[in-house]
Amino acid sequence: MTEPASAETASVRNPSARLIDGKAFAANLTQTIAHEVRAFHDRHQVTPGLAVVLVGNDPASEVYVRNKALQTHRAGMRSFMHMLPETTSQAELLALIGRLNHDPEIHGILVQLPLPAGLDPVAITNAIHPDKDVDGLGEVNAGRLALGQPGIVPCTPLGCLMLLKSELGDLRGLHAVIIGASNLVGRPMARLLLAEGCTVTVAHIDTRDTAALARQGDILVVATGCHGLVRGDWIKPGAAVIDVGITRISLPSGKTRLVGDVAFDEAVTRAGRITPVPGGVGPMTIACLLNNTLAAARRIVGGAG
Ligand SMILES: Nc1nc2c(c(=O)[nH]1)N[C@@H](CN(C=O)c1ccc(C(=O)N[C@@H](CCC(=O)O)C(=O)O)cc1)CN2
Repeated sequence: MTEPASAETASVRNPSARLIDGKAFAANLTQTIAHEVRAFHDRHQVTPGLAVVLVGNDPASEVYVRNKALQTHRAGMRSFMHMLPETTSQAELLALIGRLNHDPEIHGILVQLPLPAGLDPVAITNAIHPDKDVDGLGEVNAGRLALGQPGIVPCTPLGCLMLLKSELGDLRGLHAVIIGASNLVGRPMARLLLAEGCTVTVAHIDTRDTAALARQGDILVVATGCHGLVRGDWIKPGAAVIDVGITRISLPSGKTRLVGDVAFDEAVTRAGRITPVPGGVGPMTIACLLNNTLAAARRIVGGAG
């Protein structure tokens, strides 16, 4: 008699994982935020304002900040763009942040990363007032997250968590493996998943046998910036895979393509669910920025609505 297939062997045979549609999720979230922005304005006669600061001419950053401004307008909020030359000094940037901190029309401030060499990202993110730090990267908000206290949560890990909860529901007891320990994604992601009751393993540049650790993850979050790093056989059959990496590669045809940190064609035959690149985590980053800006405006204006 043939043994019934276990959940594991069944999912190994599963030819294709379910795609996690971050683009659609983000569009819905943005629509909800737009509705709440109108209600907030009706109640307080205040429109939430977001200031985005870009220093230099990094082409990818230019695309991201343009999209941030576009989505901010779509959500009914005010967008204030500050495009500064590569030669901007630390003192000039700190002076701008000081003015934005005191500007009552601005409820959220972010400085696009990476910054040009010579500017200290830690000093600069810490100069943003914690109530307006909608990226959640300053030491006050990072400390609150580390201590499990309420605060502003970084946009990309917040977006990943929203996707995971909508796909899997209760995360309690699941083993989450995070590859990458950056302050932007890996570390805050670990703290968020710990708060959800996951057992969390963080692999980083010095980790030995990252593949063996990855294979233990019911949830695998990959944020390394190293495209194609995670191969199909790194993935536990049936796992939920969240690919945060976005790299533009050149093809032999001369065209370019965006790819993630996970070898998608291999992973899709092993994972239970997976985010695509593009259209997965990226759009969630911007939707969560709008979410954080509205939340900041609510706190600053002092009302609940
Ligand atoms: N201050 C910050 N700097 C950076 C952050 C951040 O959260 N705060 N994250 C990344 C870049 N980023 C937002 O700033 C970002 C990256 C990607 C996307 C996105 O929507 N990607 C699309 C593809 C877009 C394209 O065509 O290039 C997708 O994945 O579908 C949005 C925001 C580093 N810096």
